[in-house]
Order: sequence, then C-alpha cells, then structure tokens
Amino acid sequence: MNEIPRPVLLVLAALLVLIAWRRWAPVSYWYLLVFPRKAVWLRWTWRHVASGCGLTKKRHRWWFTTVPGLIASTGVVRVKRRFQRVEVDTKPWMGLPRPTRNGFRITFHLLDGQIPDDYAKVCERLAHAWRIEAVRVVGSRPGRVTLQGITADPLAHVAPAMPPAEPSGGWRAEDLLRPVVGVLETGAAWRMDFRLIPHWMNAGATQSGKSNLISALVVGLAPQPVALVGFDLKGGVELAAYADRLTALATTRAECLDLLSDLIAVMGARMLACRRYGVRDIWQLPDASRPIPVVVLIDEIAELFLTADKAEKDQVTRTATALLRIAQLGRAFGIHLVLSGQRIGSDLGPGVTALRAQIGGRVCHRVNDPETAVMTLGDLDPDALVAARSIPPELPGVAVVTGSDGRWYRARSGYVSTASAEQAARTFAGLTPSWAQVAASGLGHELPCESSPELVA
Ligand SMILES: Nc1ncnc2c1ncn2[C@@H]1O[C@H](COP(=O)(O)OP(=O)(O)OP(=O)(O)O)[C@@H](O)[C@H]1O
Repeated sequence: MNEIPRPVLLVLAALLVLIAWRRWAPVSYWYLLVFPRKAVWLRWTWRHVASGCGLTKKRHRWWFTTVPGLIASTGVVRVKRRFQRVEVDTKPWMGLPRPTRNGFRITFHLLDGQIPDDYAKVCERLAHAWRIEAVRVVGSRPGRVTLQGITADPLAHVAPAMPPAEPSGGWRAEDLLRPVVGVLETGAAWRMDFRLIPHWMNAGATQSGKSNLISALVVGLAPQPVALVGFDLKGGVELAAYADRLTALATTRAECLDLLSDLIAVMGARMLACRRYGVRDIWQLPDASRPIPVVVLIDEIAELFLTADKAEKDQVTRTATALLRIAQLGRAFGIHLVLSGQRIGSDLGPGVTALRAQIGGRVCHRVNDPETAVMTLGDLDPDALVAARSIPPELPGVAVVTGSDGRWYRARSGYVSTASAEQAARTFAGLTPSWAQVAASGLGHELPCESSPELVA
C-alpha cells in the first residue's frame, strides 16, 4: 500500500488543528489569526470601498509625471504637462482597526461637510463591501465617527438575563431605573433607560418574545427601590408569577381602570409636592422627600381597548384618557409606562395614536406585517424597518430597539425562565413597597381626591 507523503500529512494535521481551534476557541482564533489579516485588508481596500459607498470627496491635487501622456488616476484626464492640477477622490482617514469579540471598531476622520449620519446611511453597503454581518455607528465626537463591524451575529445565542444583585443593596445609584434587559448586537449591554426615555412600547407578533422582555425588566428592576405595577389582561397568567414583587396587579378591565385612577391620584399628589418645593420634577426633590418611582407594566394592551357593546365604550374612553395623561405627565412625577402588544395602532380605537406619540422608547420584535413595524418604528431610519421585518421566528427575543443615542440597534432580551423569574420576585419581595408607601412617599400630606380642583388644574 502506498504511504501518504509526509508533507500532505503535515498539511492535513495543520488543517485539523485550525478547524479544531476555530471550533473550540473561536475568540482566540479571531483575535490571533483572522483579525490581523482582516485589518490589513480593510486598510488596503479602503479607498475603493469609500469611493463605492460614496464617502469620498473630490479634491484638486498637484500631480507630477515624468511621462506626459499617462492616464491620470481618475481614469479620464489625459495628462499633457509634467505638472498638472488633477481632481482626485480623497478618502476619509481611517484609524487602526481594533478587534472586539465579535468584530472590530474603526474610527474615521470626517471629511469637510460630512456628518456621522452619512456613515449611518451606508452601513449596509459597508457590511457587504467588508463581507461581514453588519456595520453600526457606535460613537461620534466632533470630526470623528466610530464604526463597529460585526462579523458574527452575537444575538444568535441565548443568554440568560442578568442575575439579580444581592438583596443587601446590590445596585448602584446610577443604575436606578436603568435596568440591563439584554444585549445589543454590538456586544454592549442593552439598558432600558427610563430616566432618559420615560415610556416604552414593546410590540411584536405572538411568540416573538414580548413577555420575556417584561420578565427581564422585572428581574432587572426587582432589586431596585422601585414600585412595579402590573396590568395583565391575560387573566394574570403572565404577571402572576411576579406577584411577590408587584405593588398592585390588575387582571380585569374594571380593575385596570381603578388602578389607573389611583395612579393619576398619586401623580396629582406628586405634582402638589413639586409645586410646594418649587421644583419641576421629583428628581429635584430632597432625597428624603422623593417619592418611589413607579413602573407600570401592561401586557396585551389591545385587551384594554376592545369594546363589545356601548357600555364598554365609555370604560375604554376613560382608560385611554388615563393612559394618555400618565404618558404626558408621568416622566416628571416618576411614573413610567411599558406598553406591550401585538399591534399598537389607531385600529385599536381613538386615543391610541396620541398615546403612541408620547411613547419615545420603541422595541419592535418579529412582526407579521410591515404596517406593525411602521407603527412601532415609524419615525426611525427605514433600515430599522427592514431589520425588524427580517427577524426570523427561530430567534425569539430579538428586536429592533431605540438606543439612548437616538439610533436604532438590533438587540436580544436576556432569557428568563419561569423559575428564575419567580425566584427573583421571591428574593426581592421584601423590597416591594405597599400602595400606601407609593401614595405617601414621604411627602407628608394626604393624597388629594380625584375631583380636587388642584389636581384638575
Ligand atoms: N430572549 C430570548 N431568548 C430565548 N428564548 C426566548 C427569548 N425570548 C422569548 N423566548 C422564548 O420564546 C417563546 C415566546 O416568548 P414569549 O412568551 O415572551 O412571546 P410573546 O411575544 O409574549 O408571545 P405571546 O404574545 O403569544 O404571549 C417562549 O418559549 C420563550 O421562552
């Protein structure tokens, strides 16, 4: 039998080592083997890529040749003299690519007249030119923009939601109302920042991951001094598991309306307190007098707006008005809304369009029809709509979200099993404020009743 030549064996062994390295240690494989080659290639091809993506500018340059008659670099000017003023494409200056776990980051110097949005608009073109999954603008400062290239979709893996901190005050003051609920495709933590964006809309088709996001929110907020209020129109099946950490839970439409009225009364009391202290919102109040922030979680908002007969119509109108008031005034008084539903559009009834206009935070999971994506993300970049519509069903929890920088990102909520959600609610049950605490909140005066002239004012 013929023996396999030694060099062939060596090549085969090297190949096997590479395959095993890539399979079992993909991160070091990327950092040590793939990234250095990629970085050289990125810089080598940058002029062509920038020109193809429309990021170059025409500049006049002096050009010298010892052989007149050559074709100039633009390919169209025939050179007659040795010194010539020619028009050339100037590319933006590219910094050294820096590796990250899932790709690389590069900072560019903007050419005169360029803004970071010019780069945001061509991210898809750049991703194709660089043969990678996606490109995103991740930072900018005067004259500079930083892009992140993503080589493999980090959202393809299921990651558990952040484990709750210890009950012994394991949260940092700057994280108050800024829970981490998942991961962005850039690899950064996905925070739902209620201090910056007070109200959030959480839309998506059935089984797209809306309830999981609510669970991740509960897990993230449970260790914080925050009151959680649940509206679960699915008869309580979604939120009942967190009952230990909820200050109030409404499961029927009548209960929801009562709870909304109570919240408006609380808001009225906070308004009076702010006026008494001469401040514009509760965050300017002295620490001892600051009321407890309230996060209102509404699962399946459409149920709140469905009407079967005339009698229910009045109930729905009052519900819509109450929600709108909270959405308009809640930020200053520490009352935040998270509205979840399959569609949050005008077809639900009057008032929904006005309500939607007040909700700045948008989370759009997989949708079945383009209209729902437009409804949820309407005023964002059209690319965000395309990204939302291309979320596959086998990636539940993946969504297109508004970032605190006003840009959109793909993100995936941290997976929360029923057991871990119940565990978090039980662990932090002791931090659940009573309704009386939420209503009084150290302001030292009685709640005005709903018909009080001061509240109406
Ligand atoms: N981030 C995630 N990672 C992994 N699995 C997830 C994630 N989010 C949701 N899932 C899974 O997807 C399935 C559907 O999730 P979920 O119940 O949250 O969807 P939904 O949009 O609320 O559905 P419905 O509207 O029917 O209640 C569940 O089995 C859940 O465990």
